[in-house]
Amino acid sequence: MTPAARVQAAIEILDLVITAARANGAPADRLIADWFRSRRFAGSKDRRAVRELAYRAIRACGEVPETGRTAMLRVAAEDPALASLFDGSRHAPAPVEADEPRAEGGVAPVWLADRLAASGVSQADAASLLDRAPLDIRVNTLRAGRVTLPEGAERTVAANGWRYPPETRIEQSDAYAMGAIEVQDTGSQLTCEAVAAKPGETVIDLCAGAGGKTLALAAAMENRGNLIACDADRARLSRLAPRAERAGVTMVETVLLDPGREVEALEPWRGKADAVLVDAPCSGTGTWRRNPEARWRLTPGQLDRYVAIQSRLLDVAAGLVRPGGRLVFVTCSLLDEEGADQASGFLARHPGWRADIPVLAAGSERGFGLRLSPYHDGTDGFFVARMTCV
Ligand SMILES: C[S@@+](CC[C@H](N)C(=O)[O-])C[C@H]1O[C@@H](n2cnc3c(N)ncnc32)[C@H](O)[C@@H]1O
Repeated sequence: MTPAARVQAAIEILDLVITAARANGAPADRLIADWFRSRRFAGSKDRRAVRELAYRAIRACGEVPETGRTAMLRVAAEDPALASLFDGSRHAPAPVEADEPRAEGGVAPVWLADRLAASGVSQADAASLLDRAPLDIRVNTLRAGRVTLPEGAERTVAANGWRYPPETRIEQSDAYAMGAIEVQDTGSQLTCEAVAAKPGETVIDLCAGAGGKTLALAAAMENRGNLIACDADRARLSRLAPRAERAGVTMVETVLLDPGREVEALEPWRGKADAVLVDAPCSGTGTWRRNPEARWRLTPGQLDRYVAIQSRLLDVAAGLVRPGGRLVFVTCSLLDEEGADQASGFLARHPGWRADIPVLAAGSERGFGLRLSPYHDGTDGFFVARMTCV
């Protein structure tokens, strides 16, 4: 493909991403993969370049752009070499008209940028949410010692964390194939450390998804004790078993939950857990480095629904913790609605609990918890609070 044809391809892909963002359709990564599946003429360099261009445009536009072309013109406005490729030649984008509209720049849609600012997120902090994320891994201590790590890693502040450059193909390494490493952001690893799960304990991962954090908890527990992984999404939870097998985790029991009826399903563990992790569904503002188009999808109404489910799940979790046990609340968001306000709301609703702010190797105190961010900590954005049942 010529450079100009790559730009036109990125514009076509952006049109699909924009439509999907408006209709809650497929994520950008999947749309890009599908687009290339039906265009076998594109080589690996073409794919990489087109993907890069599409993501540059997604990151550059705060509001949802009208079209892929307006989004690409926003990038071209700052890049004369790119602008010169709008020349109307074969497979190239049409020449730019004198008063042709360009998409708005900015970090996020205005309402969302305002909410971030109200949560004490500086402009630099917010902008770094759109940086390219490095590739972080966690050494799986259940399998460690069997293989050496691929070259190029640097230690992170997480107990078993290492960092590689973003383009590293870690999945092709022996260490990955043998389950000795897991891809997991440093911030995510630190939130698991906040649980302080120990061998022999009973720990519930209430929103386990496909088990990213469950596997870290199992390693901390040295595969001994009771680890119950729950989720309301059958497909996600079903991805946990093969991952656990690869990681040598044999201690996990899974429980599929029916939203609104979690308490009944978890009756056997009422008041029995040493620790409950609530890695709650959230807006994901802290993960825009990985899926920047997510900021085009979020609406105030969706955010309200996340906030409501978070506080409901916190109340469900409280009933599972034994006296003296701990409840760890995590969201991958920098918004106070999904962080500090949830922790203070929980403590106000449950007078028998006290905050026990975790001491981690990164993060800054925010209300009754800690906030991690790409700008300050080089991690995805997270909020983590730990509460103890007294
Ligand atoms: C942030 S994700 C969890 C990610 C996971 N812990 C990990 O580390 O990979 C939130 C999860 O909450 C789940 N969820 C939504 N509603 C739920 C409910 N009522 N009970 C339990 N899980 C729920 C979602 O299906 C989703 O998997």
